[in-house]
Amino acid sequence: MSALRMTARTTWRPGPAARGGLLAACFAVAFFGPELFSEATVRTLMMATVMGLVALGLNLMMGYAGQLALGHVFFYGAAAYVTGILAVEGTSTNLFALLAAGIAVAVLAALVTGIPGLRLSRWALVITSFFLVELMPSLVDLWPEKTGGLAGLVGIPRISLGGTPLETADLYRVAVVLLFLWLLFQRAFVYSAYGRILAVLRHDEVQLQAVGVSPYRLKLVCYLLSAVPAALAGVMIATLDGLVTYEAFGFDTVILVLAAVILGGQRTLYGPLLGALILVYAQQETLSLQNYTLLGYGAFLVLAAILLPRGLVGTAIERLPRWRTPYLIDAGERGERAAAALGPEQPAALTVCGAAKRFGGNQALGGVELTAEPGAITALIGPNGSGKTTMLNSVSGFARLDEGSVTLGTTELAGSASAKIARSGVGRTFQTPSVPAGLTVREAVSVAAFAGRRAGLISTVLRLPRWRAEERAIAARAADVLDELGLGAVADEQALDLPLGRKRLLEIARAVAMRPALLLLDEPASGLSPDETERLGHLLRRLAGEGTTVLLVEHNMDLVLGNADTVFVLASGRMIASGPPEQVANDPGVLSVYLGAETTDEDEVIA
Ligand SMILES: Nc1ncnc2c1ncn2[C@@H]1O[C@H](COP(=O)(O)OP(=O)(O)OP(=O)(O)O)[C@@H](O)[C@H]1O
Repeated sequence: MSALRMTARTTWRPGPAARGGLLAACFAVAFFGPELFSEATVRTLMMATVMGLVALGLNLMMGYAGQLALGHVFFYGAAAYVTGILAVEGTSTNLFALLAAGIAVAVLAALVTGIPGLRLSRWALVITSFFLVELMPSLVDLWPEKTGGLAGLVGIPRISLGGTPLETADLYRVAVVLLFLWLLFQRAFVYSAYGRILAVLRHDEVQLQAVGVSPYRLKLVCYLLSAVPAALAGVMIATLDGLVTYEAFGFDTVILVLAAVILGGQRTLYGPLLGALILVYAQQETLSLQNYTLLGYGAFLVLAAILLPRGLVGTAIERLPRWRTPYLIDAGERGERAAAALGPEQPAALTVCGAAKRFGGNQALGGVELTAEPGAITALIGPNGSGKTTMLNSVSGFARLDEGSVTLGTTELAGSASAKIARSGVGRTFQTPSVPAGLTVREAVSVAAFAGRRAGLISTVLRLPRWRAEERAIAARAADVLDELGLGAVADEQALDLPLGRKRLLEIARAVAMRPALLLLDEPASGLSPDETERLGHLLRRLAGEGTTVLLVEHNMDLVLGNADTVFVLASGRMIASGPPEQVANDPGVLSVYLGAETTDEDEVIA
């Protein structure tokens, strides 16, 4: 009996019902706040709700997308001013109309600042968003007849619902409902294919492009979405006291929101809310020390960052890993699920003509010709520095050719962006494997399917059947590739914890899970055990059998000579030989240039 209880205790993991129940309980307590708490407490809760919404927006951008942006307080202010102006001028006090107007203005401001800010550099967004906050008083002062100028906009009537102006308690309840609706949206968003791909964005933009996703577009989508909760907060705050002043949207608020995210825990769903609650409560309790507010928030920010780098909620989740929400639907046991197809939907040949690439005075590629056929493994070998990686980079768009063309089937690839090339059916691995933090092996492989998914944002957050079917298909494909490479047993371990050789296998699995028409592998066997190398050879043969065009750059001659159908040999950027493995292995030019200058004994060289 006690053994049974022990098992139950050690394996219990909170399912969706337990998580949902906890969230519903928190919602109920917050919603019935006016019945449960004093008026002053409800006001504190209202302010925490509003600041929590802004902090949730900041966390989506800073925590989940990994981009520091300070503009959310401006979006919050812009929505508040628009709400105030529309209400004062009598255009509308209707809740839904004001929410629509507030969101539209905030998203427009995010679009106008996000496009240049995200296009330029990492710091450009910080600067443009910082500039926005700085701009607020000047903007307000430009139209004093509408905004009330620096004195503030006063006499704003209450928001109405069904024609009835909302009492303070009801306004608070509406804010709580909006907060929970946003939380449900954000939870569905971050625990989905979007969350997995954001982990890659935070980690390495090159990897993101390699799976066909444009970092710029992904960041812009996040920035626009992150403006929405800030706008909800702005609409709610505008009519609470019937007053809007630019001072409420200055640097004190920026620091408060930033501190709330850091203290509560970046990249946690509920952390920013907890941080906002603590800081707003502390602020209300120390009103007499108002002059020191900024100093206080700053101190909180520094202390939290040093003592609790993962924040309160982040630290708690670290200690209770079973509460970590999984990203992926289970694919089922191997015996139960149908074998996933790994080959491409449309096989295509690779043709490289006259490829030339120069780095300063160094001619890395000098007019190279190469073809790789579907259903075959083509190897590209050559001594160090002969131009093999440059060739793979040129095909996959990570390097731009000076001259020449690269076609896959009938599609010209040269000159296109790497993410677009990946979407055209080119999967690749890199010499140095790089795996994102925070994802399991299975999840890290499944990011391969992001660019090709058909379920959009709405299907994803509403968990519609189309999304469910796609997630199952992704999970099945990931599981199949992992089994092929002998990683099935570690599928649920953290990808970052794998040893180097297995990280390389993971990267191969991810590229294969894209079902690319052309698979480019850059020294995939380096660091693998003989057993793992054999499995890799087996997988490559299976892929070729299913119609994939495999281009393999490799120094491991067992893998090359044992599996390749055709071998191309590069030396100093020029193709010096090509043909079946046994012909290339006996080519005297290859033996002297590549395989070992003075010896011509083939057996010795191959050994
Ligand atoms: N980004 C770059 N900037 C300058 N030179 C480069 C760059 N990338 C490659 N090169 C040079 O181009 C030549 C070809 O390099 P490349 O990495 O393609 O060779 P490789 O055959 O892949 O070598 P290895 O087997 O060591 O990986 C080398 O002389 C290298 O120094």
